[in-house]
Amino acid sequence: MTRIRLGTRRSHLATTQSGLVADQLRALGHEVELVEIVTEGDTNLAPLVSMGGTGVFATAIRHALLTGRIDLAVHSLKDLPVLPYDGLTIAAIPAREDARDALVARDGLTLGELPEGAVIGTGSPRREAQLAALGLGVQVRAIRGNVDTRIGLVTSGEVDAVILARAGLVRLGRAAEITETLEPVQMLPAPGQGALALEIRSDDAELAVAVAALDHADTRAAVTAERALLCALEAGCSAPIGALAEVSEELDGSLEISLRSFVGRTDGSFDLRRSVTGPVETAQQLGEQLAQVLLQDGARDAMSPRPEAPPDPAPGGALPSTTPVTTFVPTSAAECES
Ligand SMILES: NCc1[nH]cc(CCC(=O)O)c1CC(=O)O
Repeated sequence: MTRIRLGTRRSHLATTQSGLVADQLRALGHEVELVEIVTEGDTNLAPLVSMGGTGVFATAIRHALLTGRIDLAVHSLKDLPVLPYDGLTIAAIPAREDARDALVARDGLTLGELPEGAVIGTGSPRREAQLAALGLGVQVRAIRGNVDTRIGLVTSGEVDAVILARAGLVRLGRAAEITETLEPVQMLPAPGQGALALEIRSDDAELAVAVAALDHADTRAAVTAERALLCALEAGCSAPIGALAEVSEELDGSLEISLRSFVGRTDGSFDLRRSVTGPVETAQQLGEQLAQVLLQDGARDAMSPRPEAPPDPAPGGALPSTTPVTTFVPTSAAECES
């Protein structure tokens, strides 16, 4: 039996996810105490991309881990920067919840039933770019806030629909409000979506053993491939990148992993889908390999902002000679939010 102080953000989703893990650890005979930690991402409602950091949800929790205020953190893996954090270890990745995105629309509508010009609320460039690629003629409105707030915008009629991670809705017991679960051929989820990461201090050997019981090998392999892709693209979590890896058993009993990906522009002017398949043991390499394919086929350009419209040349004047600097928010994968 280990005594565990589990740190959690105070949002409904975070406390629910932490509570689920706490219950699983208690069922294994451990004593778990929940400790609430306030993070910048919870108190600041500015768009995440503007919050200078990113990783905003994880940083305060990680600080509490390192200083010994808590022993364990439960993160949504898709919100966790891809680079390792000095002194901390992801000790377990439990079995993934449904990774797909879900539509919550007025009047029970599906994506294809929304009329042209319908307004869909999302703050995710990944969702916006894939909606644009589908060519439905819908509009995107930038929104933020917790699940309650977002669904509330549909209820109040401010938007026609919102797109959320199905996993979050399922964990919160709100799956009944989903009007359509989006198939990955239409909408690839964020790398790591639906998976949790259990993080501890690297020198906490006793807790490493205790939480290892919750690790799920197939999920770990899948998110390894997805995050290797994200890392190799050197994209921030605010980049319009979707990825989903799935493990399946071959006829000869061996495990295979298939990784699908999307990169596109939010204005719909460019979109790219590529996929790769290989043995589960090569998850990391498959992610890196697929990133190279994407980059070769134009992903670099898609991840940089469009050049601003050049000013009208003065009559008889020279064409503008400057090329705008191209950086899509964070190119350091260490500082990402998805
Ligand atoms: N970015 C916020 C966030 N982080 C994790 C989830 C959902 C749960 C999960 O993906 O495991 C959500 C909400 C959403 O995207 O709808």
